Amino acid sequence: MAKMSMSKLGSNIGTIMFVLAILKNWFPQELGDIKRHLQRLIRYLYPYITVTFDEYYHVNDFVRNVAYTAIERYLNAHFSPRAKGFRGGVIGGCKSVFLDMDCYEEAIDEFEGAKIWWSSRDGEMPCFKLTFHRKHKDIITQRYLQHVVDEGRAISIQRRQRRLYTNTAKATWTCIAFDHPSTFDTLAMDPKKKEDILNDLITFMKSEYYYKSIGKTWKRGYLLYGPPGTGKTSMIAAMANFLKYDIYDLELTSVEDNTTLRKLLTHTSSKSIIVIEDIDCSLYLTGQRKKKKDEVPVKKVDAMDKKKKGSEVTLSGLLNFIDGLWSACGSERIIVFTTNHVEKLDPALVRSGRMDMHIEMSYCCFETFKVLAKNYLNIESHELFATVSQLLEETNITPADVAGS
Ligand SMILES: Nc1ncnc2c1ncn2[C@@H]1O[C@H](COP(=O)(O)OP(=O)(O)OP(=O)(O)O)[C@@H](O)[C@H]1O
Repeated sequence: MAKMSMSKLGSNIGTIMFVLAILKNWFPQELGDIKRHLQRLIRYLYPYITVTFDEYYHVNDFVRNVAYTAIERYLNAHFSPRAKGFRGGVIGGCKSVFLDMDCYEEAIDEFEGAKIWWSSRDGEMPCFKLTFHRKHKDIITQRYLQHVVDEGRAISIQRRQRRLYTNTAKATWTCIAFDHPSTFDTLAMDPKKKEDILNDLITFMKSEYYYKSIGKTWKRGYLLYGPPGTGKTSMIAAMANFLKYDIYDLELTSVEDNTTLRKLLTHTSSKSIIVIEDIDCSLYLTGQRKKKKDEVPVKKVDAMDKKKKGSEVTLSGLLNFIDGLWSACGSERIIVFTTNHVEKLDPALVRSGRMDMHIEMSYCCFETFKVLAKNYLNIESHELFATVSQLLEETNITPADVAGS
């Protein structure tokens, strides 16, 4: 009904304008005034408001309007079933294909009892146009638009190609597409432990308000320890895949000093996992934190690196990196340390509050073998698991040994 009355009103206005244009030839002066008054009256009587979202902020601008992208995602998610033309794309290193509506004929949305008309314009300056009755102005401007942008952004995050970053000698990050196949389903470990970790991650993701309310930066630390080949790296990849976060793989031994470390930290994004693997090999382990003046710098332990100048990063610099003032320059971040020798780590580094959850990755047992057998052999025989797990308990076989054989 409203759509019909809108188009009727539009055609009436068109007719009036046409008649006015003809009469203007006969009475140019007088009609000019009448036209102005009429336009004012029409503006006053026209009950609809239109808002336009251009694809780019300005003509010749390369910065895409973030609201435009969010609206595009929102409309696709809600109205694509009725569309006839699609544009295709891939997410996550060619794993899944998505289809976007190619062109929107028109979409009608409803929100808190308000009707909203969406239309789009293609061409040189593509845009989305939104029309609504002026009596719903508050609903639309104060809540609906925010709802559209939030939902659109959430969809963008789901689709985003995630990245794996590493630090360069020039104290910057370089990245490639992150496409590790490990998930919590393929990860072989004690099911109860796995469930605890998953619940912890879910709670973390939902805790923005909690962290704010207690005055803490929204971040969490995990220490993964255990013998080589027990799945520490696989666990990090599974976490990133589950949370849909980027990974910053920090090679601490190539960080020059504390200032560089701080700079690297400020250049990481939110929704990311910062990883320092084999932390015991990166740090010169004192067992105790030294006083500032005789702090021991991080040393490169690799014989090849001995000739080079060692990193000047100190333990205190690393502690500040984790939870000093500068660590508050981002949010929703996870820090993961891995080590094969947990006993060698400085207690200050792994105390709760810094490393909130300590996770032991261990040798194969019945439960881990079950997952590995399913992953690699597609076998689900209980008798076989029982026999093999008995053998496994007498030896120290890692999941990597099983995977490799
Ligand atoms: N718990 C596990 N679940 C599934 N696969 C595993 C597990 N542990 C190891 N693997 C397999 O072994 C390979 C090596 O494991 P991974 O690199 O995750 O171990 P790690 O503990 O990080 O080893 P390191 O301490 O030597 O870095 C993985 O690519 C995977 O195929």
